[in-house]
Amino acid sequence: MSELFRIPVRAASRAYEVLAGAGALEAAAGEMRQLCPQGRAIIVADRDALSAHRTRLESVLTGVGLKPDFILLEGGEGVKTWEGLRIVTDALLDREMARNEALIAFGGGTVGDLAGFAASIMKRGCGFIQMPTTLLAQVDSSVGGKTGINTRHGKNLIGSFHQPDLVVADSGFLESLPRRELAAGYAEIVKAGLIADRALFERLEAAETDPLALDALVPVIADAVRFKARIVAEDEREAGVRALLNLGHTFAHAFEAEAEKGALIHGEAVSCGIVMALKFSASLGLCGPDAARRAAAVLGGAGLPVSIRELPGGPYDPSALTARMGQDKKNAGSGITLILARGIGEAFISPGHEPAQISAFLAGEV
Ligand SMILES: NC(=O)c1ccc[n+]([C@@H]2O[C@H](COP(=O)([O-])OP(=O)(O)OC[C@H]3O[C@@H](n4cnc5c(N)ncnc54)[C@H](O)[C@@H]3O)[C@@H](O)[C@H]2O)c1
Ligand SMILES: O=C(O)C(=O)C[C@@H](O)[C@H](O)[C@H](O)COP(=O)(O)O
Ligand SMILES: [Zn+2]
Repeated sequence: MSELFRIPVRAASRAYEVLAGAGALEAAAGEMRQLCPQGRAIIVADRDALSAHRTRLESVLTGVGLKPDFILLEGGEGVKTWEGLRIVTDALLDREMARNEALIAFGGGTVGDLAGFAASIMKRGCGFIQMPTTLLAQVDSSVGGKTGINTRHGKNLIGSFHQPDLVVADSGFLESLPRRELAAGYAEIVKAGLIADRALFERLEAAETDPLALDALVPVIADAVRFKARIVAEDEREAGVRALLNLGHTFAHAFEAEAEKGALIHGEAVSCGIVMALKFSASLGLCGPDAARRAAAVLGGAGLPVSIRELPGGPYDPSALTARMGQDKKNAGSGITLILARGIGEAFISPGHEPAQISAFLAGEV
């Protein structure tokens, strides 16, 4: 499969393109040159992703007259910290980076979220190019401009909205990605279908071959990006409909904050969180038990955890999880805001849930 997709993202603050598929890197090189007018490409790079793709990346950049200058980081949640932010911003200031230069993030969602946050505050905002190297980053985190870090209070609680100028989602980067990480990205694709794209979900459900095979994934990546682009164009700063992209995340971020350090990855937390949101919806009579069962079959089919008992990083305590959910950014006024569903492809925003009711529900799941 050698298709290349160009997907426009028309966010209110900035319009840009996502180049997705085979050869996206080569196709984007000319535009990258324009976004880096000083002839250097300052790249915050995930060490593992770079070691797998350095030769090709350097050759394409130097081919258009850009001199690569790498700031190397270990990928993973450990980098999305105040210390990670200090390291990146210091490195940019050491290089006397100018505001008209674009910072390039080469890595997964952790490196992209951190580098994007650094770009948003560097001299009050410099350019930014996302070059996502994980499936999760290609279908979700590189698009839409959410950036940020974690603190001891929880996931993504400090951050900004800062749209990239360009997203280069080359499917060749995924060839070196471990299967566990491919599955994690698949969770965010399934999420898109469950929120409001029933046809996408049913296509995933009907697939008879390995859902994580790269050839089959490329058009699905494009579908997921188009879906997210539509929502971001409608509501860039999450005043309303964008909150739907948080399906499963109120639970997921609580799992991540409570997990044993380094044991749980975001997509796995999202997979289990989605099933929890659908089961909770069913417990309130909003939908039948079938939605959670079907979602669990598709997610579990990709090797993802679909229950708290099988979630890495436990055991999880229902009251501690509920307290974490009380810190969620979607909450306004009293109670906890959840994204619930009336069925497959019918998610909606549901505010004001009693912590005691959520805790009792979780107690039945641990
Ligand atoms: N900003 C958003 O809209 C948004 C959306 C979804 C998720 N996120 C955030 O994204 C993060 C998760 O991102 P992720 O799943 O990409 O994880 P990640 O960045 O931790 O990358 C996963 C692992 O894969 C390695 N890796 C990356 N690319 C590789 C490659 N091509 N080959 C081999 N190894 C490679 C990394 O070193 C890391 O160990 C979470 O922090 C989550 O909160 C943000
Ligand atoms: O882009 C969005 O909006 C999302 O909610 C996408 C999520 O998959 C992603 O994990 C995001 O970082 C969560 O946002 P947050 O605002 O809950 O931190
Ligand atoms: Zn997510």
